[in-house]
Order: sequence, then C-alpha cells, then structure tokens
Amino acid sequence: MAAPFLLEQQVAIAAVRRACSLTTTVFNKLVVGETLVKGDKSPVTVADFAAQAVINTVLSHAFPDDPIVGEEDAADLRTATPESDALRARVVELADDVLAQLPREHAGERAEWGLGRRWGSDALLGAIDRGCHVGGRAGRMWTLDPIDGTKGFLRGGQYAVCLALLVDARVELGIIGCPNLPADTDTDATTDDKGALFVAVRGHGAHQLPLEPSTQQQQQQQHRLLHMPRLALHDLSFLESVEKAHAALDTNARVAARLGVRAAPVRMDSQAKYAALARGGGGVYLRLPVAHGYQEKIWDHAPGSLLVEEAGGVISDYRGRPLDFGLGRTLGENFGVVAARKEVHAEVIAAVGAVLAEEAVEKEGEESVVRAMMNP
Ligand SMILES: Nc1ncnc2c1ncn2[C@@H]1O[C@H](COP(=O)(O)O)[C@@H](O)[C@H]1OP(=O)(O)O
Ligand SMILES: [Mg+2]
Ligand SMILES: [Mg+2]
Ligand SMILES: [Mg+2]
Repeated sequence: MAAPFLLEQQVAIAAVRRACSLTTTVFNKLVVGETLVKGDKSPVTVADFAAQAVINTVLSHAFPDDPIVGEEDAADLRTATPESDALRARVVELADDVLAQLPREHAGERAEWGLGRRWGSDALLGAIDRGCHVGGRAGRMWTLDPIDGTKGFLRGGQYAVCLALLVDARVELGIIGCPNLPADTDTDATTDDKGALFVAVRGHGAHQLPLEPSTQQQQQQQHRLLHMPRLALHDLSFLESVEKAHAALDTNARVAARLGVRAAPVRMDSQAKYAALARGGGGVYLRLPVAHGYQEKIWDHAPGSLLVEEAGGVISDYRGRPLDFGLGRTLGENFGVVAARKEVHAEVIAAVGAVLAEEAVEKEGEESVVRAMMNP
C-alpha cells in the first residue's frame, strides 16, 4: 500500500480490526440493559463505548500528542449507580479482552501500541474521554465513530467502525471496518463471507482489504483497488439511509424520478454506504436533511468522503459546497450529502435543487390555503 502516513495506516488498521472483532462478539451476546438512550434520543451500547476505548488506547500509545474527536464520552459510565457499575464492568471486560490479545506480527501490530496487556477501568475510561477534543482547523487530529449506525448494529444490519486522520481540516487517511458487509459484493446479502476493511489514503487510492488479518500473502491476494464505474443517469440507483428520521427519503424518490433513475433505492445504515459506493454499488449516495438544525458530525463523513474521492467520486453538501471538517465537531452549515461519480455529480445537485424548489412552492401553496381557511 501507499507510502504517506504508513505508520498511521498500520496503527489505524490494527485498531479498527480489533474494534470490529469486539463489536461482532457483542452482537452475538448483547443482553437487555447493555444499551442506553443518549440525550439526543439515539442509542449507545456497551460495544460503542468499548470500541472507542480500544481504538483510543491504541492511538494514544502510538501517537500520544494527537487529539481525538470521538463520538462517545464516559460520563454515563462514571456515575455511581448499580446500572452504571454493571455497564462499566462490561465495557472494561470487553475492551481489555481485545487489547490483551498478543500483537499479530504478520499484520504489522506492535506491543508498544498498548496491545498484549489489560488496562483496567481508570485507563480505559480515560481513553474513552480522550475523544472529547473540540476539533478545529489547525494541526493533526483523528476523528472516530466507534459504531456508526448503532441502529443498524442493533437490528443486525449494516454498521461501520470509522476512523480518519485530519491534517489542517483535510482528511488524509480514512479507515472503515464493515463487519456485516459481504466481502465480494454489496448486492448478495446471503453470502456467508461477511466483513471488509476499507482504507483510503489521499492521492494514493481507495483499497479494500480483508477484515481479518490473515497471512500476509492472503492479504495481498485479497487486496482490491476500488474504482467507481461510469454509469449513465438512468442506470444509477440511490444509496440512502434506512432511517426516515435521518434523511428525507420521499424527496430522494422525487430526485430519482426527475433524473430518470429506474432502479429502486438501496437502503443501508451507516458509512457502509460510502464503502458500497466506492466499490461500484449504486452510483449515488443522497442524504437530504430532514429536521431543521441537525448538524452532521465530522466522524460520520470524514473517512467515507475520502474513500469516495479516491475511488473517482465527488462529495459535497446538497447545495454543492465542499464539506468543511475544520469547524469543530460538526459540519456546521454543510447540510446533507451528495456523493457520486464526477460525471453525474453536478446533474444530481441540479436535480436536488429543482425538486427542493418544487417542494417549497407546494408547501407555500398548502400554507396559503391554511391561512385563507383560518382568516376567511
Ligand atoms: N437525527 C439525525 N439525523 C441525521 N443523522 C443522525 C441523526 N441521529 C443520528 N444520526 C447519525 O446518522 C448516522 C446514521 O445514518 P444512516 O441513517 O444513514 O445510517 C449515524 O452516524 C447516526 O449516528 P450513530 O453513529 O450514533 O449511529
Ligand atoms: Mg451514536
Ligand atoms: Mg455515526
Ligand atoms: Mg456512532
């Protein structure tokens, strides 16, 4: 694989692989009481906390000066209640079980990254809280979503372990682990060969590797360089969210109709959508905002955006503006996401604009009817 950020690649790959083995174990054994509802009403499980503990422990040992912008924090694990005690004990056990595995030398892992030993509660809660950095425009920082698509994870669908390295607000390296994505194709969900790792390095391509660190030879054989194929507009299909609360799916349908898209949309949770897009699925990822005021988070798009760019795509918000990863923990005034191959991106943006204008006129019409009824 490509030379820039080689050590960062090795460390990030090791961290994401270990976190993926943890989430897979948890899914098979998740019990009632191991999921919390956060202040924003979204779920978080022991696996989200433990995966963040694992990845931040590895990053903190390999790159002690690098800040981390991570989704989770340990506040809910630190309160002195029986529920919190049980949750904390489970998170610590899960994270330590994975960190304690000996470094796998054929996969380039090293003991000095915090591997091969148990860390205990204080160190692991501290590691989770290393993710509280505020973000910003200057310098090096990592951004982490330990489980992206927690709702998908809980229902046994797609989810992703997502990590990116930003330098001066530009994504230089993106790693996405997808334990439930078929290794060979994103269309045959019945295959048993599940799990894929995606690595993008700016200027050096988008790559798919095996999720499990098999022998070096197998890794080389299974390594794929990813390219998005050229597709005519009517041959596209949209990749979109499963959750109606996350994206305006009815509007997507109107955009598809306007572009002459014939195929039904492919609904998938998490940044697995970016991975599917980069390896040729669908052709367009469309995420149009719903609730006024929801600000997209940088960890939800940083690695996926680089993966798509390096596979020949363009990514912007729904108005065509580039995503700005330098504003802090959120994407600020970037609303929605449109990712597509270069040749069709501008046409998709134009269709989105036209459909949103139509919807605004319809809404204004409905509101004026209501006003007229209330003030005859
Ligand atoms: N109200 C919301 N609107 C948009 N995205 C949201 C909202 N709440 C959570 N998310 C995040 O959207 C992403 C899932 O998107 P999708 O529906 O396309 O799979 C996740 O990162 C999820 O967070 P989380 O990482 O906690 O799962
Ligand atoms: Mg969440
Ligand atoms: Mg997320
Ligand atoms: Mg998450």
